Amino acid sequence: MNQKLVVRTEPVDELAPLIPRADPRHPLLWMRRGEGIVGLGEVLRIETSGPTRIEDAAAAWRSLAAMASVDDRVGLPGTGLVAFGAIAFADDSAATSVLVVPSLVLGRREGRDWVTRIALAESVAGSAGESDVPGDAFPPLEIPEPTPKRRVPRVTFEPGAVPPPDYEANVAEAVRRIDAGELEKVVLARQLVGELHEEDGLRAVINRLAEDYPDTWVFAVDGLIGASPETLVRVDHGTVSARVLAGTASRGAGEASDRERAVALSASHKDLAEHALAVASAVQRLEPHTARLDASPEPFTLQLPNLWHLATDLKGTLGDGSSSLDLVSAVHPTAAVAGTPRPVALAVLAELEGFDRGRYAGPVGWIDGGGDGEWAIALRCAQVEPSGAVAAYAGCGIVHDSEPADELAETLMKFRPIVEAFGG
Ligand SMILES: C=C(O[C@H]1C=CC=C(C(=O)O)[C@@H]1O)C(=O)O
Repeated sequence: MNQKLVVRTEPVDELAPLIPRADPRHPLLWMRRGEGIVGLGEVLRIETSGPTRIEDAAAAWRSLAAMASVDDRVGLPGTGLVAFGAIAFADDSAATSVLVVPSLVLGRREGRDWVTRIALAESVAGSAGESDVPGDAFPPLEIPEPTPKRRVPRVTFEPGAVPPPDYEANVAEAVRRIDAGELEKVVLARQLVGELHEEDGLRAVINRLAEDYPDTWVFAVDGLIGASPETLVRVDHGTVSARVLAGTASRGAGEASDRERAVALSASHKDLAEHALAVASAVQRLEPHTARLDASPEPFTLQLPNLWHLATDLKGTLGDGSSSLDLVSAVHPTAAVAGTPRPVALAVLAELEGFDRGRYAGPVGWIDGGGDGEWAIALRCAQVEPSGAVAAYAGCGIVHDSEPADELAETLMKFRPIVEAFGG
C-alpha cells in the first residue's frame, strides 16, 4: 500500500442528527447515543482474506497511515485519518474483510462536530509530486445537507441455514459432545434470509436501529448493518477497554418480573459458567498487550430493550504500542462467539452449523491513523448483498446444561432488533 493520502479535519457547526446525512444506498456509519462518525464516498479500500486477514489489514493500514499527511484541527477519537472496517469471522470464509477509507467523514463526539476530508495526494489540485501536501490544497468545504427521513423498507424473513428443528438438534449434539468431555462451550448460530427490494432503504433501517437501541454500537460497513451491545476492544490514547457479554435472559412483562429475570440471570449457574469462559478468553488474549488490565469484579446485568445480558467490563493500559487492529487480531474470536477450547469449538461450530458466517460475529469498527479505534463484535446484524439478498444471524453459547428449546427461543430474542428494523 504505497498511496499517499492527504487528510484535513476541521471543526464545524452542529451536524446532529448524523444519520440523515449518511448515504441511503451505501451507508458507512459507526454510532452510539447519537454520536459517532458517518463516512461518505470512498477513496480506497484494503481487502484481505484467509487466516492472516486481520494482521494483513493492520500492516497495510500502518503503512498507509505512516505516509499520510494529516492536518487535524480537532484531535478527538475519530478525527484525522480513519477507516471503517468489517472482518470475516472465520479463517476460511469466502467473505472478504475490508477497511474502507471514505472521502468525507462527518463526526460528532462530546458535543463537538467536525468534518474530515481525505483524498489521494495525486488527486488534490496542485499537489502532484509534493512530498508534504498542505491541507489547504482542498477546495472550499461543502457539507452535504441531511435528506428527508423515509419509511423503513419491509423485508420478510424466513429460515435460512439451520432452520429451527436443525438448530435444536445441533444444540443437543453440542451438549452431547460437551458431556463427553470434548469441549466446555460452543456458540452455535442460525440464519434468517430475506430480500430487500428498495436499494436506497438501508439508511432508514439504521435509523430504526439507532432509535430503538441507542446504547448499542450501531454500524453500517460495506453492507453489514447492525446494533451490537458487545465492545470487542477499544483503544484510546494508551487506554484499552472491552465489554464482554455472554449469558442471556428475556425481559419480564412488568417491572417486578423484569427485575426477577435479571436477578435470576445473575445467579444462574449455566449463564455464569458461559460468561466466565468468555471473560477468560478475552483477558487471556489481551493481557500480554497490556501493562494493566482490570475486570469488573462480578458480572453485572446489562439491560437492553429485547433482553438482559451478563456483562463484564475490562479496562487497562496498553503495554506494547499495539494498534486497535493488533488487539482485534489478538482477541478474535472470543468465547462469546466461538467457545472453549477455541480450536475445538471452531471445528465443532463449523461442522454443526455447516454455513459460512461471513462477517457475522467478526470484528466491526474503525481505526484511526495512530492506531486507536473502536471495534465491536458484529452481533444483532445482517449482511445485505448488492443483489438485495439479506442474511441475518443469531447464536447462543451452549454449555453442559443448555436446553435446545430455550436456546432456540434465545435466538428469536437476538433476531428481534434486526427483524424489526426491516419492518418485521
Ligand atoms: C452470539 C451471540 O451473542 C453472544 C453475545 C452475548 C450473549 C450470548 C449468549 O448468551 O449466548 C452470546 O455469547 C449473538 O447475538 O448472535
